[in-house]
Amino acid sequence: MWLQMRILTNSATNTQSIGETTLSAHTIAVALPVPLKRNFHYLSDSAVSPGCRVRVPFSNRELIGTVVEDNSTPHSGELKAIIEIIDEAPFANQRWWQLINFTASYYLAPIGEVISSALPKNLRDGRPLSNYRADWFQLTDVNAVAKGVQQQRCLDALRSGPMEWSQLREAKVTRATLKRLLELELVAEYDHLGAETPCRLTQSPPEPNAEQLAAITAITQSTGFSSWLIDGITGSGKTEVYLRSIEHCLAQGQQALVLVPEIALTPQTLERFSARFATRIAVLHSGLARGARCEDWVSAADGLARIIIGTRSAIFAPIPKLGLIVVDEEHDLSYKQQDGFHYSARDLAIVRAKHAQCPVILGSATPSLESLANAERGAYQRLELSARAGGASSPSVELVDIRQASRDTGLTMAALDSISSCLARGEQALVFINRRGYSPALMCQHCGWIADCPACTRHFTVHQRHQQLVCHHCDVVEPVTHRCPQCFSQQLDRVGEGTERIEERLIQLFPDTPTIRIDRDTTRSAQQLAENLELVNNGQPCILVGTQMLAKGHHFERVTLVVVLDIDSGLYAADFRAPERTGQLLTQVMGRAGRAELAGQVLVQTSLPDHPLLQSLLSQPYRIYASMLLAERQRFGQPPFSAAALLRADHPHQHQVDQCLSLARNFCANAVQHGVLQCQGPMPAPLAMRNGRQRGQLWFFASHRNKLHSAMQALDELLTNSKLVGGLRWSIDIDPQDSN
Ligand SMILES: Nc1ncnc2c1ncn2[C@@H]1O[C@H](COP(=O)(O)OP(=O)(O)OP(=O)(O)O)[C@@H](O)[C@H]1O
Ligand SMILES: [Zn+2]
Repeated sequence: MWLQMRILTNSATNTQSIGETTLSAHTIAVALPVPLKRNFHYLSDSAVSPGCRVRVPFSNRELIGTVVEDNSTPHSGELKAIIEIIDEAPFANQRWWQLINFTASYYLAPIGEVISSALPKNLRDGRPLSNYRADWFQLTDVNAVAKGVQQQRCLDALRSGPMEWSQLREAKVTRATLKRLLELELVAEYDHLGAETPCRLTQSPPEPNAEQLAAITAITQSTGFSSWLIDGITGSGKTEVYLRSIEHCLAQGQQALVLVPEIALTPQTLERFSARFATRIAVLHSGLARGARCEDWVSAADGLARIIIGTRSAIFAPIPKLGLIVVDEEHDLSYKQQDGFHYSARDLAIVRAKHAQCPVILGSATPSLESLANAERGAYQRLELSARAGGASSPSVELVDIRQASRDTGLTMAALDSISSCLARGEQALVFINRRGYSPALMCQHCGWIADCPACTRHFTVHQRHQQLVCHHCDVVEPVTHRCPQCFSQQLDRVGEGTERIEERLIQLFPDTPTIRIDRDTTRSAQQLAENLELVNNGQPCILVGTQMLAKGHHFERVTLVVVLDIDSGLYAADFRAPERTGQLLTQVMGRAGRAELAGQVLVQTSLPDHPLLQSLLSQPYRIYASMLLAERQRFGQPPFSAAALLRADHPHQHQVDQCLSLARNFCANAVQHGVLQCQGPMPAPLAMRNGRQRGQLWFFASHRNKLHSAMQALDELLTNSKLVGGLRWSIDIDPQDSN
């Protein structure tokens, strides 16, 4: 049988494209970005190295895939020919494949999807890597003399070594001059791949204190794989330890990967790193323009970028000369991917370092219980930084009982007085409230009706500026109603406070001082965030209002007062991880106060001043608080003292969800009976309905990770092959971090 195939005009391979002919000698296995856990087979005229992208026909469209194997045994049936080979050579090495394969198998994900999340959009779309490689130039003859000042300027610039076009432009060379010199053959293109990018120190670093020095020495003297947990209080100078370790890594001619939890932290990190090192630094996160992100990704893959700073998905960047991985704020939830396949970039950092036989540093002032347990059992080596660096002292902390205090828009008089005096001293204050929007509910004074999202089991949040009711769970937006739909009263109250309302009130109370709000609504663009941070960093008195975005890693020298408005919800939460999260958040936000010479003060407003968790958190270092939580987890056999997985399912109808979860539960019944697995559920998710879909879940625990993993693999296969009702979505989350 002959298949009708597209005739190609610009195929790099000259594929004859006539279906399953015997002319094509190679059967290649290709990973495609589809949710199927298998490879797809195609024919190719010429050999294609594994690791090259190809364009292939797939049902009635074209997809970009990555070759996994050449001359593999065909799957079954008749094979179609590939359309185009995109890469001449693989874009990544064997170790990268090791990481991708590990990820796919550990997180039960299709390999094509893992590769997809590793590639930036334009490369996923099949654009050639060469589009994102800069042109480099060099002298053909070091003694060459040119005509005219312009040409001479170019030759002089190149005397120190090959340069990229952008560097030449900075040296005031024009395109026309360069073109002329290329014609004269005084300058030639330079093949920069495989060449060393120079790297030099541009700043004399501060003298490390004794603890920093001990950490730096331990890390830089280690050989091969080693994993380090830097448990250093806020402001203790963890970054200095990273910088010195990176310096050592660069001196060996290697590349360093630095993960940060939030896009918002990349500018600060980039600034500190580029102040220290004159070398090529790649930045990888989703807030960048597509082209720029590809350029940086390719420069990492080519080994040219010596430092790679990025958020979660940067863990998948090809880095051929990887010599060090740093995971800053390792406890942060954002390292765990919540949609698609649920990988943890922090955990993969350990795996990747093992493959690369290099050190990995996890750093935090509030390490996760997982990492603390790993340090305790000797899997990680713990390094402690117990004092603030550079002479700063820890802030004083005071609880303000809101049950007895009168409040103005959620702010007690004690808080307002402290803000006034802070500003009067010419310093900056930070007000933390982990809730964006104006108020978390719109309620009728008469009948008690509350505006709820029609698609979720949650209240709408009022956003005053845009006069909108917004659901923070499904992003449904409705205009603010002015009349109760139940009793027609026009007396609707905005109940409670969010960042927008606090901002509004602070502007009224302190009209002469800028109030800067930092939350997801005010920082949609990186530009806007940068401008806001710039305002803070110029040191003028100001009030910062923000969510947890502000609590993470920022170093604001002139913030001396931190006011915490709503920590209580975290103390009430039922999730077994809530005490850990609350402790981390509070410790981190308090840690923004008094980080330089000026002393810091923290006010925590609460209606639960005697709550044992709060008491224990504030009366002793986080480390001791954490060891108390660890003891409790151990007592109940919860992670990290057991391995966990979470099956989630959702569908518009509850009984379909129940059916899927019961199927899973029954499937595991045997393992449960034999004590290999523990099962909890089926139960509704904490957010039981989202976007009109009922959500249920089933928890699995096991004392052995391997046993849990094989059970989940089998379950995954079962569900994949079961004829589940159309529209049912399910996923298995290995090592879940979020119970929602
Ligand atoms: N040895 C040192 N001598 C003087 N100053 C130092 C030293 N080490 C670090 N610093 C300074 O101390 C400040 C705090 O350091 P850094 O931001 O690295 O803290 P951190 O441990 O990362 O804190 P956090 O966990 O709160 O983000 C910075 O301004 C840094 O330049
Ligand atoms: Zn909703």
